[in-house]
Amino acid sequence: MNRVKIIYNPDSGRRILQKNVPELKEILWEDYRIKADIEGTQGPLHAIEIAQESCKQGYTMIVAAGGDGTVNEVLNGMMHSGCHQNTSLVIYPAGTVNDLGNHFKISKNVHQFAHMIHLNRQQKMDVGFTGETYFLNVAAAGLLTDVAYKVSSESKTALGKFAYYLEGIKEFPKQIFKPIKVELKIGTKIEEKEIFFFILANTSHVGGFRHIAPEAKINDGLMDLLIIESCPLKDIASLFLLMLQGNHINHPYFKYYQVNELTIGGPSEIVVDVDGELGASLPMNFKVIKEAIKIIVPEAYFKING
Ligand SMILES: Nc1ncnc2c1ncn2[C@@H]1O[C@H](COP(=O)(O)OP(=O)(O)OP(=O)(O)O)[C@@H](O)[C@H]1O
Repeated sequence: MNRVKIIYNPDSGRRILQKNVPELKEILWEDYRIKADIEGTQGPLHAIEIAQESCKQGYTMIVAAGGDGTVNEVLNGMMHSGCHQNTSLVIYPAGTVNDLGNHFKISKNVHQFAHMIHLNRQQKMDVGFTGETYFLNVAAAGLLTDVAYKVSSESKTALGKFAYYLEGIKEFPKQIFKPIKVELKIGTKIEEKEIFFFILANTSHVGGFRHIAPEAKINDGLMDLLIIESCPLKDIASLFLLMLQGNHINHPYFKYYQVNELTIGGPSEIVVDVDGELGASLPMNFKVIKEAIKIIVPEAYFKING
């Protein structure tokens, strides 16, 4: 018998969770006789604590309801407490940019979501690890991630994803003249490069773009590293467009690698975004832990990939 814990961020996205979460609990019980307990977060990092506690209490599924930041905190609570072997992670996408929810095509409709929990289709997924932090989808730094943080939380809520792009276009002229000098260590190979950004991705969906890492597979033990090298200002807009369409990886200014471990050295003022939240600064080392967590996925995704 599954016991479900729903951890939700009442502040995330358009605040729909305050209505949806109690409804979800009721549907789970009324339609499937699945008992769920609810706990809202009180601030940053609280979801880590709740997830750790929920692991100790023996819940078989933990629902992370919020944006990718909340999913990351729940993941960290589960990984640090070691319960990821027995407990599945369920993502209820309710943030501004729900890359993971979009990747798995998880429904926000509470009835469909409850049905997904009931079906209990489990998909193993690789987990990234850097310093003391685990991540599920992405670690990135440079132009694109700067863009995300310049969007105030208010405009994120009002404009959703489009605020990211709008802000991005405004930022291009200033940012463009600041390539970052990095040293990449992949296996035994060391390369020095001047880059505008790097993205280390577990799925193809990053920052609202659907095809950033088109070759990424969630359970191959690898993450896909995309780099845009320093290039002339006039080329940036067309590169951005190629990336939106997913036609970028063979372009000469892009470099694309698949790695199971990566070290990036560079200026210490470069802060790396991990699953959409600010993480540590360079230098950083990343490792991939193959199939470290079980995600509950929709039937349609499971049929194709499971
Ligand atoms: N009760 C709370 N009040 C304010 N902030 C919170 C609360 N609970 C969690 N947070 C923090 O809010 C941040 C963003 O959360 P989350 O990712 O869920 O939503 P979002 O920003 O709307 O979505 P996205 O990350 O997709 O843009 C996280 O860093 C999280 O720690």
